[in-house]
Amino acid sequence: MQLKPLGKYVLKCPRCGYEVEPSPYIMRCPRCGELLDASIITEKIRIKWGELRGRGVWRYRDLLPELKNVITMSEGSTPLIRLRAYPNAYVKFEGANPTGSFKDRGMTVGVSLASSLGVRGIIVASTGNTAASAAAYSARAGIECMVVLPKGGVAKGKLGQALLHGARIVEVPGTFDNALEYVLSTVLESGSAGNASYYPLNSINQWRLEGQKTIAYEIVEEVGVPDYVFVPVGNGGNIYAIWKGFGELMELNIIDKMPKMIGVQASGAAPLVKYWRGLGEARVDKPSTVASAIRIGKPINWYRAYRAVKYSNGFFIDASDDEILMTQRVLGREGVGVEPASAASLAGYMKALREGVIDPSDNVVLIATGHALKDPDALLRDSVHTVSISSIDELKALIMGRSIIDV
Ligand SMILES: Cc1ncc(COP(=O)(O)O)c(C=O)c1O
Ligand SMILES: N[C@@H](CCOP(=O)(O)O)C(=O)O
Repeated sequence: MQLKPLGKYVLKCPRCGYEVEPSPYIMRCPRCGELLDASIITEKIRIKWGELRGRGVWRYRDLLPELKNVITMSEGSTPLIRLRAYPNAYVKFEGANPTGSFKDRGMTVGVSLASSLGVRGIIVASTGNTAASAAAYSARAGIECMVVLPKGGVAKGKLGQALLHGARIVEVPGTFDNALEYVLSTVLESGSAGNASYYPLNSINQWRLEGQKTIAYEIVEEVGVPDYVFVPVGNGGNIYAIWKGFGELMELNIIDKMPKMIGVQASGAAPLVKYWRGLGEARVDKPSTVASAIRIGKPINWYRAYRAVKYSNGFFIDASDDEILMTQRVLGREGVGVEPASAASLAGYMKALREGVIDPSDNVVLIATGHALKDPDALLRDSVHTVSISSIDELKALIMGRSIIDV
């Protein structure tokens, strides 16, 4: 593949400043090993913000790689829902994507690139959503997909999706961190995926993240720049991608301020909160939380996520499993069904309000990353209150508010 499809980019190392020609295969800085930024060259961008056409991720094609084969299922253009309980808070409901999570925004770009490269297939490690999305998009592209999962660590809905879409499923002992190590050690040599027949599409891949940055573009088009954006953080790719999206609109003079990026982690899997508080490296050895999607102890994008939060003047905050499950119900009672990891953004927002770190008058967007149906076990954790009846009269009595014992 010629470099033209990536011609509007330069790969830049955020650590040592080294610059590399854009390539689908190079992900780490050849000099210091840091993950590279795919920086757009502003002078090469011709975008008329007020005249965008189409919907979803590819509405912003002027700010994305120009690929030969575009594998799309109309991902993106997700609803922004104002909360009754918190009128200055909007939920960006990523559960409305084709496979039920924000990963589809990344996979449409990543799998389009893989398909344009003509590779045999793609490979990902996953806590479930990346696997579901990779499986679906590779099925559409007609290429193979291998997913490497932590055995017993993936919610049923996501596992079912990977199966449904025909992925080869490999389970490994340990956590997601171990699964990612298997994948990266197999397909990345010195930060390059040059010889791999399975193209790696975890968030280490900067081209996949280009799709995810469109969350920022959609927010700006719909409500302008909020004061804060709350994002659940696991491997750290998404908060970085969203921050990058806002940053590009600043560079292009489309917006004139940045939102503060707030990273929310589950208390039992909070390496970035730990690092933010100056309590050591951004890693924990035994991540543990009910929110399996963010049960990650060694976020590969930790430096990307850290930069997003630090340079936007935001902060990291944690939420306990009880808080996460409680906020999942709060959203549920507003009609918004999210999986536990996604409820972390509201849990973080409520905690920040309680602690007085932010004000109820601030405008916030909470990224709700995945759909409730992904993790049915989490929905059925509490005892299920149902009423069993066996006659129409009993139902009538219930509707009239009478006890069915009186019938
Ligand atoms: C539902 C859900 N929320 C949040 C995250 C965290 O995103 P990231 O790993 O990009 O930080 C993930 C995956 O990691 C996820 O599947
Ligand atoms: N939650 C993620 C885990 C990491 O995937 P990434 O490639 O986005 O870092 C998942 O769904 O697997």
